[in-house]
Amino acid sequence: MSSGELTGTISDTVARIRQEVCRLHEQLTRWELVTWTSGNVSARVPGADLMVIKPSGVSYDDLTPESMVVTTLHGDVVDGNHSPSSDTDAHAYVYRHMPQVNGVVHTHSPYATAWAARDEAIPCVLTAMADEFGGEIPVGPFALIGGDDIGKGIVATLDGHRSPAVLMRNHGVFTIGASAKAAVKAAVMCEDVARTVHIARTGGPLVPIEPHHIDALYERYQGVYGQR
Ligand SMILES: O=C(CO)[C@@H](O)[C@H](O)COP(=O)(O)O
Repeated sequence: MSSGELTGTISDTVARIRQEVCRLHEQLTRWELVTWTSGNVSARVPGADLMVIKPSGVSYDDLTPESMVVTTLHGDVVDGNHSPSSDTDAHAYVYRHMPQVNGVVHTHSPYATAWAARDEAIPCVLTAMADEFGGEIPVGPFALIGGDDIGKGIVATLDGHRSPAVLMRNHGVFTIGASAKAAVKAAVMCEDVARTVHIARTGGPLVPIEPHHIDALYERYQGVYGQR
């Protein structure tokens, strides 16, 4: 498939996902998760082996639905006038290997990235962490940018883990979700708990939550909390 060949239902779906992905980038700046152009959101296109991702190195203020890039799940551009994010291969690898994932986010949010720089998982010492992450937020391996290595590290770390966030060592945060919005939420929550746990540790030892309490909190938040 080449640029401009998206037709019919897929074309309408892609137009909707372009808008969604573009708008979700506003949340990265709103919550101060990114500096300059250093983060990205993507979403899987339902019903097709495609994804929509941010263009590389374009200011968040200048992003438009039209500037989003449509690629295959191997990172090949099929629609768009810009080069896709440098993390395209990482996002694509996640979509290929985690069929339940429909959204991926990358940030360099400062407190969470500081934990990644120390190669240190964030321990589960807050009810908000148990709620959203179901335990610690793990660290993934160091990987160079471009190619499949970041994606392999994300999948190897998060597969079978309840956390939708991984701190990629010496790099930053990658989150996954059943939707792109859910992945953005996980990125927001990840930075929030990274900051609080960091501050807590400067005042004294951290107090872990017992595993059975983590389970109870996670089940309540994931199954009961909010509007059903
Ligand atoms: O982590 C990095 C670079 O260190 C990348 O994730 C970029 O900061 C984001 O780049 P684009 O999405 O604009 O290509």
